[in-house]
Amino acid sequence: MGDEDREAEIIKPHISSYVPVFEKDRYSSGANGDTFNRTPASSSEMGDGSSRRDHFMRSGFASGRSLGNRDPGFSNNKFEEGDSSGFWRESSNDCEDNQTRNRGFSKRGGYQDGNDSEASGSSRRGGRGSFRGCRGGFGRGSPNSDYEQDEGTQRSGGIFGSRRSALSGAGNGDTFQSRSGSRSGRGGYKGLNEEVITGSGKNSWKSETEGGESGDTQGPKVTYIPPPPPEDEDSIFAHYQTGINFDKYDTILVEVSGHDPPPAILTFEEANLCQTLNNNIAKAGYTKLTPVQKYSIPIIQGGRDLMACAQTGSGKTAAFLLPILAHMMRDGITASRFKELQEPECIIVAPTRELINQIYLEARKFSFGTCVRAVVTYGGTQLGHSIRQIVQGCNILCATPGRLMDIIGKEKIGLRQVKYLVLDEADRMLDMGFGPEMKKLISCPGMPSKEQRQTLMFSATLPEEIQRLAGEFLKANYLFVAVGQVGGACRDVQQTILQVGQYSKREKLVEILRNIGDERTMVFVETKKKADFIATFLCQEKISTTSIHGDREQREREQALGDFRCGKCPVLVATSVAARGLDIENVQHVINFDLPSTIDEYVHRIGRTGRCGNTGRAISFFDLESDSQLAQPLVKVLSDAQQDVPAWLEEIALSTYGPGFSGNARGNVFASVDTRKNYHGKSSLNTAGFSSSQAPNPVDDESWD
Ligand SMILES: Nc1ncnc2c1ncn2[C@@H]1O[C@H](COP(=O)(O)OP(=O)(O)OP(=O)(O)O)[C@@H](O)[C@H]1O
Repeated sequence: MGDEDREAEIIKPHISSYVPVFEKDRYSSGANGDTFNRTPASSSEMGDGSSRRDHFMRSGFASGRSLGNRDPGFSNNKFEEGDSSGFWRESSNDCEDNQTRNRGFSKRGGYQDGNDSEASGSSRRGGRGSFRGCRGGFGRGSPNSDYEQDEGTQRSGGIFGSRRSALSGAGNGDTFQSRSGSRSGRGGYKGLNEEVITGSGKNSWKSETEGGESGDTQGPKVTYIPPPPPEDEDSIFAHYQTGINFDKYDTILVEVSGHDPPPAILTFEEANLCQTLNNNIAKAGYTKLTPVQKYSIPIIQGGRDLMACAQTGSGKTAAFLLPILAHMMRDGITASRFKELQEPECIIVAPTRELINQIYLEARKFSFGTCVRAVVTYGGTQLGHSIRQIVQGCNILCATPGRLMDIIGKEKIGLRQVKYLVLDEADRMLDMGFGPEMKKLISCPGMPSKEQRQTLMFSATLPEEIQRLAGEFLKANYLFVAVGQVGGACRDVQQTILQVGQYSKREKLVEILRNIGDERTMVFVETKKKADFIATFLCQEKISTTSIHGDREQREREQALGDFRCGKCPVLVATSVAARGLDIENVQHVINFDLPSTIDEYVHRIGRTGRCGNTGRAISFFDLESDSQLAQPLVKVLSDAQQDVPAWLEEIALSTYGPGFSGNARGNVFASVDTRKNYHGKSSLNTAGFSSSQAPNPVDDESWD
C-alpha cells in the first residue's frame, strides 16, 4: 500500500470546539466572550499550595534589580492565588490523568472562567480542567481547512493522553480539536530540558519510523503539510539589516588550527564565486564577510573538512552554503529531474525542525536562479509530502535526523553521490541525543567514507568531548576554526543576571515585560508544561504571547513562530527547542525564566538576540536553590563577554567551587580550543582578515583520539 493509500485510509472525523483567542485587542474587546480569570482553587486543589504561598510571601523579591513599574493591580490579581497552586501542582504532581484532561478538553479547550457553567461542575475539576485546557493548542485555520482535516488523523491514546499543547496566542481562528495524545508535535528534537517521548513512552530517542511518526510501524500518521514558502523574489531575499556592531566583527580574534590551512579571504570577490551566486549574495544584502565566512569559505573551497566554532548570529549558515554551492556550480551539477531515487550531492542535518527549515530557506535563497534544487524534510509533517518534494529532484537535502533516516529507509534518497555532509549545531548532533543516529547515517550503505566526502561541522559551542567524537566523522587533517572565545557568548548581548526565587519569577517576568512593551522577547523555561503555563499566565496578564515546544503539533509550532516573527505576538515562551539557530529579526530581549542546566545552552539561548551586529539584552533569573551549579561558568561567560558580574554571583561561584577553581561541575567551562592542540600545542592566532599559519601536521593529529 502506498503512502497515499494509507493517508486516505486513516482520515477520521475530528472534533472541533471553541477556544478563546489570546490577542490583546480581542481580549480587551471581549470579542469571543471568554474571560481569563481563573477560579480560585479549592483547598483540595491547592494541594500544598498554602505552604508554598507562605514561602512565596516570605521570599518576595530577592535582590533582583528593579526594572520599572509594577502593575499595581498585579499582586491582588485573582489569578495569582489560584494559579500559584495550579502551577506548582502542575510541576510537582502528575497531572496527566486522562479523566481530568478530558474534562478540560472536552468542553471548551481551556481558559474557561471558573463561573462558566461548562467548567464549574466541580471546582476541583473545573480548575484543573481549565488549566489543562490552557495547554490546548489553538488552531488558526478554519475547521474546514486542509490542516484541520489532516491533523484530525493524528489521534492516539497513548500513555500521555491529551497532551495537546499550549496556546497559539494570536491565532485568528477559533477552532480547537480535542484530540488526544498527538505525537506529531514531538520528536525532531530532544532538548536537555525537554522530556523525550516516544511511541513507547520511554525516555529514549527514536527515529520517526521507530517512534511511529511516519506512520509506518506504530502510532498515528502525521499528515500535516506545511504551507509552501512564498516564491516571489522579494520574499526569498527578505532580510534584516546588519547592526551597528557588524564592523566590530573585524576585531574578533580568529584561530585556525590544523595542517596547512588556506589563507582567509577578505571580500566576496576573492571567493571567486559565479555571477549568479554573487547576484544572490548582493540581493541578500551581504556586502561584507563575517569572520567565520572569511575563514571557512576558502577552507571548504579547498576541499578540506572543517569544524568551525563562531559566536551566535555571526553567519555560519552562509559560511557553509556559499562554498558548497560554488563547488556545485563549478562542477556543473546536473539539473534536478524526477527520479524515484534521488541522490543528493549535499546533506545538511540540524537538530530542530524550525532550524532546518530556516537553513533550507537560506539554501533556496543562495541557489536562486541556478539549477541546484534544495529540498527540506522534517518530522511532524507528512512523509508522503516530503517524498513528493524529493522525487522531483534534490541536490541539497536539508533534514532533521529522524526524518532523514526514514527517507533513506524508504529508498527515496541514495547516498552514493554525497560529497558534502554538514552537521549544523554539531555539538547537539553528536551528543547522546542524536549521536547514535549520526553514526548510523555515516555507516549507511552507499554513504561515501569520510575520505571520500567533505564533512563540515558548525556550532557556537563545541565542548571537548564532542570534538573527540567528531573525529569519527572527519578526515584526520580537518581544520578547526575558532572565532573569538570558543563557546563564548556574543558580546552584542547585554547580559543581566537577577537573583529571583522561583516563587517570585512570574511577578518579576510580568514587571519586566510590561517595561519592555511590545519589543520582541523570547522567554525560555525549562519544561514544556511550564511553557504552556507561563504562556497562559502572560495571556491572562494581557500580554500577547505564544509558545513553542516539543509537545506542540508542528502546525502549531510553525504558527507560533510565524506570529512571533511578524510581531503579532511579541512574546514567545519557549523551551530549549528554540534555543539554537533560530534567526528571527528584531528579537531584542531574551529572558531566562529558568536557567538551563548547561552553560552552552545558555550561550545559545541568549544568542537569539544580538545577531549580525545588532544589539540585544538577556535577563536571566538565577534561583539560588536550583542554579548554583551554573554560577561559576556564568561568571566566566559574563567576564569573557565583558559584562558586569554581580558580586553575589561571584560569591556563589567561589563558595561553590572554592578559590582558584578552574573547571565547573560538568568539566570544563569551554572547549577552549581545538582539542588536538592539547596534544600538539601548535596553532596560530589571527585577527580576522589575516591569513593563518600552519598548525600540527595531520599524521600527528591522528593520535589525538
Ligand atoms: N556577510 C553577511 N552580511 C550580512 N548579513 C549576514 C552575513 N552573513 C550572515 N548574515 C545574516 O546574519 C544572520 C545570522 O546568520 P546565521 O543564522 O547564519 O548565524 P549563525 O552563526 O548560524 O547563528 P547561530 O549560532 O545562532 O546558529 C542571518 O540573518 C544572516 O542572513
